[in-house]
Amino acid sequence: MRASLIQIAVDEDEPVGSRRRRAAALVREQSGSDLVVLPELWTTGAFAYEEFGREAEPLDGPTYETMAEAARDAGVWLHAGSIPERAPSDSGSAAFDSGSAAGGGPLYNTSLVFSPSGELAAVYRKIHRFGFDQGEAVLMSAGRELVTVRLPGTTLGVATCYDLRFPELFRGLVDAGAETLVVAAGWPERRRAHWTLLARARAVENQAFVLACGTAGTHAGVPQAGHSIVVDPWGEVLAEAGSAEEVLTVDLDPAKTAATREQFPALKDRVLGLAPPRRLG
Ligand SMILES: O=C(O)CCC(=O)C(=O)O
Repeated sequence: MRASLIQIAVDEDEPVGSRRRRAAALVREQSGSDLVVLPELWTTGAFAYEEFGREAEPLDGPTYETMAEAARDAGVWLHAGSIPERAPSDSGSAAFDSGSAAGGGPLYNTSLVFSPSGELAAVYRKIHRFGFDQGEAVLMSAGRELVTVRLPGTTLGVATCYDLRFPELFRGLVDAGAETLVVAAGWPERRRAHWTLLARARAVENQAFVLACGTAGTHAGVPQAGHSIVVDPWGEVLAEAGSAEEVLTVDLDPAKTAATREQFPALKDRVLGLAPPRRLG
């Protein structure tokens, strides 16, 4: 399986429409890959909080249309990264935390996955919002649903940026059948060491490939880490990008996940339902 991670530069001096066209062209250039991945919030930038509301789109807005077409033209599975999604105001289902943002329905940090025929294969709304008491954590609502996508040869588990810090989410994806974990991110340079370490940790503990695609460039004064990375189920780094815009292409054998789990069956040794610590005295 050939995977291409498009580490696109998100700089605020480039208009969103231009970046969207550029991203589509980059996807088309990956014809011959099986899976193409874009990063988190690459239309606005993950830290350009003021742009979230301004550039928010309905699920089937301009990014959806552009990316569906690009996936079809290239004949690839496309994880199109995430968009600031403006959901309909009546979208209070079990899949959503219906906390609302100003100016219409709630905003979500929403990833879209397309099949090679351009059909929408999955929608993932980021569960762990970043920012503590500001930024995304305040402006966006949280998804509530784990998402996996069946591809020929492997099952993807989908996660977004800050999710990488929460191992229980990834274990949930593994329990749902994930063998390849895809993380779309806009990770800042100042915590690059965590990015690399956590990508490897999620691969080792879940005995799964990790394909983590970040952004390059600087927006809202936050230099981005780049360093998109592909890690195999044994924790070996198969490929790592530099800091600038780059397409990271890697050939991987999806059968390695099952082989690693068979040869070193640590996942089978999980002990669930432990009793809480007893209070003495
Ligand atoms: O966890 C981190 O250090 C970065 C997370 C982040 O930037 C995000 O989720 O947008």
